[in-house]
Amino acid sequence: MTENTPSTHTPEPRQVPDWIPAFPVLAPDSADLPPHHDHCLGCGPANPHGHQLRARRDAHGVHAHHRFDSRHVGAPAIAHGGAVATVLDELFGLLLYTVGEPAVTRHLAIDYLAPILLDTPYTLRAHIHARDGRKLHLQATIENDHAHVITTATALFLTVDVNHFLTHNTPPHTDNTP
Ligand SMILES: CCCCCCCC/C=C\CCCCCCCC(=O)SCCNC(=O)CCNC(=O)[C@H](O)C(C)(C)COP(=O)(O)OP(=O)(O)OC[C@H]1O[C@@H](n2cnc3c(N)ncnc32)[C@H](O)[C@@H]1OP(=O)(O)O
Repeated sequence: MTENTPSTHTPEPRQVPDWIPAFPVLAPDSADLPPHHDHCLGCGPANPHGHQLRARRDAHGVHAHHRFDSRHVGAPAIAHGGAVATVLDELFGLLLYTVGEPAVTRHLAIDYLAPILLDTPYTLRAHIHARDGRKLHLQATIENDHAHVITTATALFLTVDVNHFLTHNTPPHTDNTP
């Protein structure tokens, strides 16, 4: 087949991963929410590079108790802002257990009000501020052990069909011409 011959290869349909249909809407008094899947960067117990975040539902949304460690260092003794963003994104991902539909991050905004120290306990909370069709407007905070809010975050998650996870979507406005 020459470079210009159109490909007639039809890719094998990918199977729906077990972890997608397995997501239930969990009761507010549930124990730790299950990880999205074992290797998830934010919550997977089998990912040695991950944050292994554990969260629970509560009356408002979800909360978690979490410590960053030396793997997440930015400035000495301070958590890297990207690591903090990962954990907040993950907390929002776990908040989806209150929604019952798959959704993904479209927009994430964070105010780092004070440094987050390594090996220090923090409480993270997230809730759904509003829903408008597919748009989930989410809010989160990180508090230190004096109940001072030191990080705030907002996110827009958009609900997606399961096919989102089965196809590699091309961005709608990508122009690859040189
Ligand atoms: C029973 C099930 C229960 C729960 C299930 C849980 C499932 C768990 C899922 C996953 C677990 C994995 C672990 C989670 C980890 C944490 C989450 C992540 O890190 S996710 C990865 C990072 N995110 C991406 O990779 C997305 C990449 N982006 C996309 O694929 C697309 O952009 C997508 C699908 C998000 C949206 O594309 P479009 O084409 O469908 O949507 P358009 O038309 O562009 O926008 C829809 C509406 O939103 C508005 N919109 C878009 N951006 C906006 C913005 N910044 N502000 C306000 N509105 C905005 C638009 O104006 C439009 O509004 P109008 O419908 O016209 O009213």
